[in-house]
Amino acid sequence: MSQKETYENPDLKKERQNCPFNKEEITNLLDGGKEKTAERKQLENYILSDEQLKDAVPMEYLSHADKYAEELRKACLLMHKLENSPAGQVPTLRALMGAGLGSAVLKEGNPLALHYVMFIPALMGQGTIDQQAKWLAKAYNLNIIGTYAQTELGHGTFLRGLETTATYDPNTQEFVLESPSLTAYKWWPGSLGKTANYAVVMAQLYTKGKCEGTHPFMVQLRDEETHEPLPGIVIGEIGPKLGMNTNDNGYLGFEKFRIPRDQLLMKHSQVLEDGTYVKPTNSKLSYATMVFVRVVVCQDVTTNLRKAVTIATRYSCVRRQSELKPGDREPQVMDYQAQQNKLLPPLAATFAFQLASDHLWNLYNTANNNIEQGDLELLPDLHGLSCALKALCSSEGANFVEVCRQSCGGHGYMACSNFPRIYGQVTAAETYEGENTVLWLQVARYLVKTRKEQTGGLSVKYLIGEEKGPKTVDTTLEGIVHLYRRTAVGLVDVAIAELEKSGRKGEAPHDAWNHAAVYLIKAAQAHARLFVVESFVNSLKVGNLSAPVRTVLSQLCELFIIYWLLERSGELFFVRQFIKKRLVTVEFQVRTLLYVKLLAAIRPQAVNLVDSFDLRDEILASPLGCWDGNVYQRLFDEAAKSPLNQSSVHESFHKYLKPLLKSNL
Ligand SMILES: CCCCCCCCCC/C=C\CCCC(=O)SCCNC(=O)CCNC(=O)[C@H](O)C(C)(C)COP(=O)(O)OP(=O)(O)OC[C@H]1O[C@@H](n2cnc3c(N)ncnc32)[C@H](O)[C@@H]1OP(=O)(O)O
Ligand SMILES: Cc1cc2nc3c(=O)[nH]c(=O)nc-3n(C[C@H](O)[C@H](O)[C@H](O)COP(=O)(O)OP(=O)(O)OC[C@H]3O[C@@H](n4cnc5c(N)ncnc54)[C@H](O)[C@@H]3O)c2cc1C
Repeated sequence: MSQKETYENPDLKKERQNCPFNKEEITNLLDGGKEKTAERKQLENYILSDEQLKDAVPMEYLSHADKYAEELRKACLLMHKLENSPAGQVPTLRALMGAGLGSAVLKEGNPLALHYVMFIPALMGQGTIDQQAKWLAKAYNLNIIGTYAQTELGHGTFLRGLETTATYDPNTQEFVLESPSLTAYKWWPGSLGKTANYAVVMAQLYTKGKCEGTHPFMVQLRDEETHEPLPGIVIGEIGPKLGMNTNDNGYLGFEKFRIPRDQLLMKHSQVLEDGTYVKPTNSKLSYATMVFVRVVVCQDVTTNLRKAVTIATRYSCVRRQSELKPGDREPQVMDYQAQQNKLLPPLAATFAFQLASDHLWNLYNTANNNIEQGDLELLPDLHGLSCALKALCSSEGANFVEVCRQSCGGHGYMACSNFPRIYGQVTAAETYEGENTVLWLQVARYLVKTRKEQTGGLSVKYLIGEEKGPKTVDTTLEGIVHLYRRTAVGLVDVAIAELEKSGRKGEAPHDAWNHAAVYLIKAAQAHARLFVVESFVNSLKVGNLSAPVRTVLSQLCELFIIYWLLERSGELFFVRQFIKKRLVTVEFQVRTLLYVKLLAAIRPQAVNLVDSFDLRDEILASPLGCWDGNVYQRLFDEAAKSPLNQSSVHESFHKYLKPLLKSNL
């Protein structure tokens, strides 16, 4: 392990004895190879050994402004360290922006995250070669710091409804940016409040008196020297949020603010000097930055879930409570089947989500390369799958993190448990980069279209042609995946039938769509789940795994796909043929039995499995989840840091409580 402590909780020690598989093999698998593991460890040592990056006091005790200042100090220090990073700049940046190593230093969000996660990708994806030459080096060298300003006070989802205008003036060859109302103010962009001095701004482009839709513009917001907002720019921070409080989300208004013509990012569409508009090959290419973030968010949410599961699993093996067998010692709470039922599905989910996210990442890279060559064929599949997995991983991830918190009882409710912060991050991902319900409906649109037109990308091939596979109960893993597939197809057909029913009643297509939303969302979710379980099953067929690792991963895979089936059993009832053939009843009886057996089979390996995530204590940042299991001492040490414990009697006693007590005499 990366940390060897002198103390090790005896229960955890026992859990770690006789591990039947090589933990390092799983670590390497998750890192993407032995070399990558070595590189990650070296990077962690480099960053986490720096005393200046450690918190003097827990963040919870700082004011909103002090929290921001402190995190900005550390974020800047991290950027200085980039230059000499043993892992190279790009891998280091990736590690520092996300929920892994970065979160060990910047616990409530990185004030520079948007610069790297959206501003630079937007320049790369939307800027011409010349524009990239002008801005990219400056951005990489941190001569300028940017964000991505799209959402407004009045509109986040419906991008066609954005109100900010950029009107071309051919006389001066400039665009005039304007916020025509309060609801037109940009509202939410991360790093916008105090950190960024530039932004890629999405605005409605007007030229020759015509609106050409939303387009990306490169806009300077603040003076590069003084950091004061430029004349015509109104800017500020939006205030405290449920989580991510040091991402300094901000607002931004434009008062007839002029920028040169060549600050329209013109890779896909152009405005010529005389104001002539040149259309893109596909109007959705300006949405590409969002697609990139949806892809990386799947990976990020999975890392956060791994943290939550590690904390809850280790704690559950240290915590002893109640009585299992009368007269016996209190058991580890992990020995209750009810606790295994809480924690083993999220443990399995971390593998399922990672494998699906890896698939999505590969698709993104292929599609992106093709798009660079002018081939847009993979774009619909990429859009459909990135929406599906972003929505699935974030919504299931947030639910699982909450279950992990609950599984730690009262101590899970402490801020120092780190659950509030982890939950704050994961639930944010349910909303940002496309609100999940809205994304489910985008997925449904793609599924309905594919099923009706009998053409679509790889992820939806199962919707094309006749259904293949067994029609009766088949207890193999393949059999159950087929059940998922039949459910997914069945739910799309149910949704289409619903749309057609409304059509026959004379409803307009948009009304029919609205009235079928419940079915459409169910179909989209079943599709996403099918993709995840197929990825899990298929990944185990290939790959160079040792027999013990394959065994434990197969158990997790089977547990997970049965768990989802039982959880979502209601959806099977929508598919009429399942009920007709009594498939549902038989399936449930067989599966429940197997699920319970799998809980017992995986239970002894739970700690070994989370150990193989190889998450350092600094990354877990929780007294409940530390490697040594010294939970109670660490909780006491955390309590000692409370400002209320710095004196035996707080001054407020004399000010308020004492007079009150006297008045009662
Ligand atoms: C490096 C590792 C680090 C990881 C760190 C991660 C952590 C990062 C921390 C950062 C924190 C926060 C960042 C958050 C940033 C933001 O939130 S930015 C703002 C994001 N906003 C949104 O996502 C808005 C959501 N809305 C939309 O996307 C669209 O408006 C919507 C798709 C809902 C609708 O758009 P319309 O224009 O109205 O389109 P439709 O009419 O519905 O569809 C028309 C056709 O277009 C296709 N389409 C739609 N979108 C895309 C797309 N992106 N790509 C390709 N195609 C698209 C759609 O399928 C329709 O096709 P059809 O006509 O059916 O063929
Ligand atoms: C932490 C955080 C960081 C963010 N960072 C950025 C950033 O850096 N840059 C940026 O530009 N933006 C950012 N955002 C904004 C974010 O992208 C939007 O909040 C998000 O896209 C949702 O849009 P909305 O707020 O308008 O929600 P709304 O669309 O108003 O959603 C409200 C409700 O209406 C429902 N709804 C809306 N439309 C439909 C529909 N067509 N069909 C059915 N139901 C519908 C939704 O499902 C939801 O239940 C951030 C948000 C958060 C929370």
